[in-house]
Amino acid sequence: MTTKHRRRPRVTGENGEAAGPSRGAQGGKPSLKRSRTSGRSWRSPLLWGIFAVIVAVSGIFLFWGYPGGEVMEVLASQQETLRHKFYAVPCSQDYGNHKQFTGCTPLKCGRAVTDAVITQEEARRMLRIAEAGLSLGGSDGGASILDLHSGALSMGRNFVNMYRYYGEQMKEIVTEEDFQLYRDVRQRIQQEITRTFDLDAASLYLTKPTFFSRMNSSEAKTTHDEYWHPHIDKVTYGSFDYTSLLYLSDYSKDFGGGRFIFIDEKTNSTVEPRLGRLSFFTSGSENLHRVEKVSWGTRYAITISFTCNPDHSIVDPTWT
Ligand SMILES: O=C(O)CCC(=O)C(=O)O
Ligand SMILES: [Fe+2]
Repeated sequence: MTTKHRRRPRVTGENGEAAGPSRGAQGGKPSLKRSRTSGRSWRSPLLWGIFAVIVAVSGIFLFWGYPGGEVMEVLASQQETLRHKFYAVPCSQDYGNHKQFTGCTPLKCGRAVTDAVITQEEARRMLRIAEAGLSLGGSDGGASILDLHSGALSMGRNFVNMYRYYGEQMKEIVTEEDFQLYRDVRQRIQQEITRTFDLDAASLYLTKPTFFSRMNSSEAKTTHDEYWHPHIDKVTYGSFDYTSLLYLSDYSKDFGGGRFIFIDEKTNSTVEPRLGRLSFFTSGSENLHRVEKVSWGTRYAITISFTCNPDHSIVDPTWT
């Protein structure tokens, strides 16, 4: 609490003038009448009750944050290094509307965040791939993607196939070692998901799209730039059962805004991006989420997702 709150309340008179010992109309002796009244209100239990409620509510908002009118809990702060944080949520009915795969279709749902699966050095190398690839194109608006599998690269208001557009030149931008790194990272993420959700390792497959993303505060030019809408990955991408996000830059150092937000009934919870931070979750409506608008700087991440349906599986990208 600041000293401001401790200051004696200023009681004002009917016309808004500060109340204090008032003087008679003729400038005679000061009358104590008004000051006695203010003394009584100062000691009033009702006023103290209201004051206590205001202080308590401000405390709650200070603790949870109060951006944009939402009550926020921090699931993973940028400053902390997390080994493995898991937050269970009841599974939605969504999985029942799809074909079931034993050993894979989520029976246990939730969200996990860990800084211990991908090293900072690996994340830095992944960031270099993203920066180099995206430097060849980029959206006119605030969100650009680069998909190593399909070759999709944001370009102005559209996408191009960078492998076709740049041909052999691409081999200087994305090397075989980069693809090797991507495979290692993807494998380790997949193992972590398998372990966390008790899955049969052979029944979980990589699926599309997987993409690097670059977000900034530029004004959106097309709907592809509007990355901030609440959504359910299983609905948006169809094949996803488990979504993973690997962050390649740091919240509040490299960019402002841009926090990942799980939207729940009563409170929302945020994951603050951090270089090398892995966040993964079941992709159904139990994990409705959005990304805050980036207010300054540039935010990089990669989305790598998995499916239980072998018909939707894809293989790792490679030059060979
Ligand atoms: O970049 C993020 O934090 C999340 C992006 C996202 O929600 C998505 O790609 O579906
Ligand atoms: Fe998403």
